[in-house]
Amino acid sequence: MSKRTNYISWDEYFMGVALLSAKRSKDPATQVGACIVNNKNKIVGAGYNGLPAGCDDNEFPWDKQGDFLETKYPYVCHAELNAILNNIGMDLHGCRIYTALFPCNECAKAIIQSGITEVIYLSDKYNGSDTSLASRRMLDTAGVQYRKVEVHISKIELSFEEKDV
Ligand SMILES: Nc1ccn([C@H]2C[C@H](O)[C@@H](COP(=O)(O)O)O2)c(=O)n1
Ligand SMILES: [Zn+2]
Repeated sequence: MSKRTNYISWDEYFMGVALLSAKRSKDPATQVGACIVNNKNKIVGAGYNGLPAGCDDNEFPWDKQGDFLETKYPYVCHAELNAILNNIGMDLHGCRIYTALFPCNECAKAIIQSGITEVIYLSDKYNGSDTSLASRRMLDTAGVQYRKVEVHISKIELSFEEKDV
């Protein structure tokens, strides 16, 4: 028997882990996941956008509009920052981060300071916004590479049916 040929690529695998992580998000509007990988292709951190530990998901607002303090924005910890903070205790220098959404300026700072040297993103839907421009400016200056993920598939279906294993 010859080996399978339709296995997923590293990029598809790690972006898949980022997208699966996003499924844990409680944000009703936008679910973002991130996955950090070292130079041996080992996953060393993952995260998704959510409230800081101890802040009750049911007590804090999830609105996008209105009085700033009554929106989610001052409270939500972004997926990239959570992935960095959730790392398994490694030095992240030379690692890459897969993220469903291009990092904002605040996450760009954390990415740079952590030593991550490459960002691989899926969506860049806020391209041109101030946060995205500031993020790019810092990443460019600090020499952090970024690129859109390269995928050859549009979807992965997961089955939790025992018969499918
Ligand atoms: N790179 C990013 C960008 C955003 N997020 C989080 C922050 C919010 O929970 C949500 C964005 O809100 P919306 O697009 O609905 O205004 O996504 C992140 O984790 N990483
Ligand atoms: Zn961010």
